[in-house]
Amino acid sequence: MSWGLDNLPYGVFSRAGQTPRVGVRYGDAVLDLAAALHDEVFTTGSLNAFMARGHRAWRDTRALIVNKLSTDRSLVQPHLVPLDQVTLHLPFEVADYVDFYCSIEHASNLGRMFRPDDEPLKPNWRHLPVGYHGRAGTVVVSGTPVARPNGQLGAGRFGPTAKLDIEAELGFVVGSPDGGSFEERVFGVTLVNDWSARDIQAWEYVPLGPFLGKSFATSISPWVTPLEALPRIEGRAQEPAPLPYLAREGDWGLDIALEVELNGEIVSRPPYRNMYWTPDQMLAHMTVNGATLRTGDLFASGTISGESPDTRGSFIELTWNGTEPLKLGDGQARTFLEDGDTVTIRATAGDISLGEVSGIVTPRA
Ligand SMILES: O=C(O)/C=C/C(=O)CC(=O)CC(=O)O
Ligand SMILES: [Ca+2]
Ligand SMILES: [Mg+2]
Repeated sequence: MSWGLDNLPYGVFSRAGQTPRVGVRYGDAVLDLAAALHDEVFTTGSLNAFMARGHRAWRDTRALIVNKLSTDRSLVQPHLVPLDQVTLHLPFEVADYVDFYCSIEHASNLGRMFRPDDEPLKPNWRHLPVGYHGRAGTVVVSGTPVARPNGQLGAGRFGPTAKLDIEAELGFVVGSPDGGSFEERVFGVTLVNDWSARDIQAWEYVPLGPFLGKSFATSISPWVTPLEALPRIEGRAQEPAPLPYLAREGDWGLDIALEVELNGEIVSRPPYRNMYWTPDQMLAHMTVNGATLRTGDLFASGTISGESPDTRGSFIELTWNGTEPLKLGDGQARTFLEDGDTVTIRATAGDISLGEVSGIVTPRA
């Protein structure tokens, strides 16, 4: 069962006329944690206060919830609210937002398109997980419409982007700044769509990196899946061996299968297992200079692309910068996104569903 006792992702929900509070998804319902566990921390409308308690509290609370759902079922039954009676909200207050670039396939594809006269991978790529700081304040929950951004499209050219794109990613949520290990600091995983305006990006990014081409919106799923729920696999081989601070204790990756749907049709199936840099390495890298963490920091993996064309996690790759339009089932073709398009990214890890992140493109008002 995708939403059973081995999953139990956290989110923030409200019933009509009530203020948002924290819950856990179980089946087609949300368990109202403030009511079921008699704990004020779940009445705050964000996961941050609970996450700040630290990893022992996360583990104990999860065990308590499993226990209540499996043994005290009649006691918690009144606190299971059917999903169709709730609105789901942004699950946590995003502190800082960092976006990495950990897929070697994605980085190579983008290099070929943006820098055709260079080697596809820059010399630093195999030595560190390349990343940038994005805009935390424009991270929105799944279902929020995304307005087509305006911007500079080249010298003297201004207007709505003609190359609106998605990036299918996983996001890691920092629960507690304390502790040394990944498991002590990272609370869970969410799905990310890092919307990108490729014409704005290509013109502005030299030499400081992504700016307005990505800062207008980043969508995340309403559920944060606890790290504990996700099965691990061995990380991908790395050549050359990374520096000691990036050497991986118990080297691990995640076997998560994503799918990208455009207007109801699956257009890609990106595999997270292919990612080159691991979540552990992203966290080690972003703190190696002494930068501190805060509860609610979100760091994303970067676009997830596999080797074959039908596993690429962005339309710029799927259509090779618009030169090879995708043919859709309804006879239409698509390069970049059009107004009215809906993109939904879903993911599963074996039987565990990570839910979906969805958004419709609206015209710039
Ligand atoms: O190669 C580039 O210049 C740009 C790459 C991206 O747009 C990717 C980015 O935001 C990071 C990622 O999602 O992998
Ligand atoms: Ca990105
Ligand atoms: Mg973005």
